[in-house]
Amino acid sequence: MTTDMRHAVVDVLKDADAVAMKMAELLIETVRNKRDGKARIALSGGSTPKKLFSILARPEVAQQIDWSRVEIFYGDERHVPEGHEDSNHTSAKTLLLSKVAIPAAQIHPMPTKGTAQADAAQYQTVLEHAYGRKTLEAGHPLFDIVMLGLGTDGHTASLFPGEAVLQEKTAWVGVSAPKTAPHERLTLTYPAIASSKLVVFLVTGENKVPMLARLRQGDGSIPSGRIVSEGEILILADSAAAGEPS
Ligand SMILES: O=C1O[C@H](COP(=O)(O)O)[C@@H](O)[C@H](O)[C@H]1O
Repeated sequence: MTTDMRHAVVDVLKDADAVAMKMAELLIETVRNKRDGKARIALSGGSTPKKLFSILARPEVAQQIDWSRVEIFYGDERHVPEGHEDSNHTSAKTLLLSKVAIPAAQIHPMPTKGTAQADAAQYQTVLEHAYGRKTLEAGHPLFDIVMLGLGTDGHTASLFPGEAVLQEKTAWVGVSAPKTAPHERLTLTYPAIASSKLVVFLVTGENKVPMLARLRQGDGSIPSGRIVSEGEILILADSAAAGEPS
């Protein structure tokens, strides 16, 4: 089974807090139900997941997850040093990962110390090690959950309009250099995202109305509209982004 955006399940919730809470519940359930090995979770970057990170760090929520059974990866990263205000890993670490009992060896930030191309290749090696194979195999998803956001230009992860990485069919990690956003980026590619049990888009705020409408139609002219998963795709949107009354 492969799911494309036209077959995504859409859940419209009251507000951004409700979206973050629902995502927290999904993560709790995923780790709890994971039978073999650790749950491999790819976090999204940007501003939207910050509420989720803060919710997961609350002691009463954090204790519902056995963090020793979680491996954290990233869907994308700004190619900036750790500690930079635009670093996705720094944001996740500050708000969440430094506050929960996850072993450091199970946190896999995208490297940003070499050239972007070399760092992308290095992250592929990290993923191959976690996956235990060098080739993606249907029925054996790389990720339990890939979290994604939605840019106002239709990008997701760092799959930006017009970038060569959109054509990548083999590598799991690529590079983009968007003209419309700061910093070179590392990003999971379409094939890596597709190797997932569940892809979840978190979309909040009324500035996302036009792109969310196109995403829901599976508009292939925007990068996010071309996401597929060998599992399921869920869009968690707030009423503002869905253009509905709250
Ligand atoms: O999937 C993603 O989407 C965002 C858009 O982010 P937001 O700041 O509007 O929440 C993107 O830039 C981010 O890095 C990515 O993981």
